[in-house]
Amino acid sequence: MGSQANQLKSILSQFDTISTITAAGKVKPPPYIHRLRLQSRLTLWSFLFLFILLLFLFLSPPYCPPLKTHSDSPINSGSGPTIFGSGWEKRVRASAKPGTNSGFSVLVTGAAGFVGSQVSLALKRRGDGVVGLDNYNAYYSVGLKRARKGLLERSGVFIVEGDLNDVVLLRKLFDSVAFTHIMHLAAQAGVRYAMLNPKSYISSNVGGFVSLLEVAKEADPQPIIVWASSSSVYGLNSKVPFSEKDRTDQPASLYAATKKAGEGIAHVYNHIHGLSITGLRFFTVYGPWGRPDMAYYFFTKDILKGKEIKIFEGESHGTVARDFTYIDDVVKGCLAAVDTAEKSTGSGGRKRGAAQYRIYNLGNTSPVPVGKLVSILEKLLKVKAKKKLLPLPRNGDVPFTHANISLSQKELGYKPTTDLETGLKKFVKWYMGYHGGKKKSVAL
Ligand SMILES: O=C(O)[C@H]1O[C@H](OP(=O)(O)OP(=O)(O)OC[C@H]2O[C@@H](n3ccc(=O)[nH]c3=O)[C@H](O)[C@@H]2O)[C@H](O)[C@@H](O)[C@@H]1O
Repeated sequence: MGSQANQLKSILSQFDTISTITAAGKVKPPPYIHRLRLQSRLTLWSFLFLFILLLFLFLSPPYCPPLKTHSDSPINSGSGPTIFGSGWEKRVRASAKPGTNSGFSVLVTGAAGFVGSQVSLALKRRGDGVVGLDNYNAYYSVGLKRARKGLLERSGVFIVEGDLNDVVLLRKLFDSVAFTHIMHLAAQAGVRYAMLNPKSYISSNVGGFVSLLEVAKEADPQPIIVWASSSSVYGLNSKVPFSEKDRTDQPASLYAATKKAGEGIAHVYNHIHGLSITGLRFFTVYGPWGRPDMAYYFFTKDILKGKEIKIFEGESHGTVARDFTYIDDVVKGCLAAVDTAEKSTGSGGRKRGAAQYRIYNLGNTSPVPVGKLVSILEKLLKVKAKKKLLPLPRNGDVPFTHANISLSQKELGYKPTTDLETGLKKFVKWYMGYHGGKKKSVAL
């Protein structure tokens, strides 16, 4: 046994001088063999851990962001889905309740926007029930949008804070109220901004519109839809004044293209699902509570500040003109569209007969050059503007707009009554009150 142990010892010593043989003849591996074993065990466990981790990653469902919370009351249970509390539903129902027996229940999208807020107030004033929807995006001053919200709330109109693309919220609204109409005025507006943020136009004006129509088509009863298209759909059309029958296949901006797409989408939902749809092509709407991204508004701000303003010119110093339309005239046109619309014919997504599909121009029929707009502002503000004339940039602007309103006059009884000077006077008065005129710093 002893000689065997000695033999083994001498064999092993050829390989590893550190190996030891115990007295009992057992080979005791060197310390580095322990380390090797430990390392291989660790590697094995690491592989196993990595494998389990990868398996978990592959098998777990894709990340879904938590449903948005709808402030203004639904109860949010933390990061999970929104729970619409009974308080929220009560507010929605109370706001939607018409004040008169013959009143409608109207969902106004973009209710904290310029046209949306004024249409909501007008509907409420005459006895319709109104629920607003707005996402308060930061395209322009959220403070102004909140101020408009304040106006609406004081008149008893509740604005739900949420996005058009939030289908859960839209369905919940229709589960809570049998809206007779949707006045769809939410949109990504502005012609020139489309150069900076093209996707926002697709998301609001195409995606958001489709979300709304999807929910509307399923509703029972289906609501009547009245929505804001735009004079910009006439694009590079050179035949004036622009008539609803004129070509609209040459948009000059992505904004115009999304509004034109909206008209096509509206036609599809009318044709397949029986939704009654009226599109209104607004022509450069202006007035009190207006949009700070529009020229008349920021010209006023800049003239008061003594800042230079840029006035665009057409080819060979030609004038650039707009058929500026006063807000109250447009509001009357919107209400007339609501009142003359026929009911939708479908239910539960199924069409039961041909439904009404209409498009109208809501313009002023008297285009005014931008230079003239500036001179009216100079007169009203009693300040000389620092003007810089520039060629019309290639950023989506068209050289002129001019509405033919014979169709809206005939079928809606639409008749604009406010000329640009009268309208701007009202705007400037409001502006001075809201922004504090020259004395306070102008915060937009
Ligand atoms: O009617 C419409 O469909 C469109 O009217 C406006 O678009 P726009 O007419 O371009 O209104 P502004 O941005 O206020 O521009 C008015 C005029 O001032 C001109 N302008 C604008 C900015 C500027 O710095 N200088 C200047 O001369 C424009 O070229 C345009 O002729 C709205 O912004 C759009 O959302 C709306 O859909």
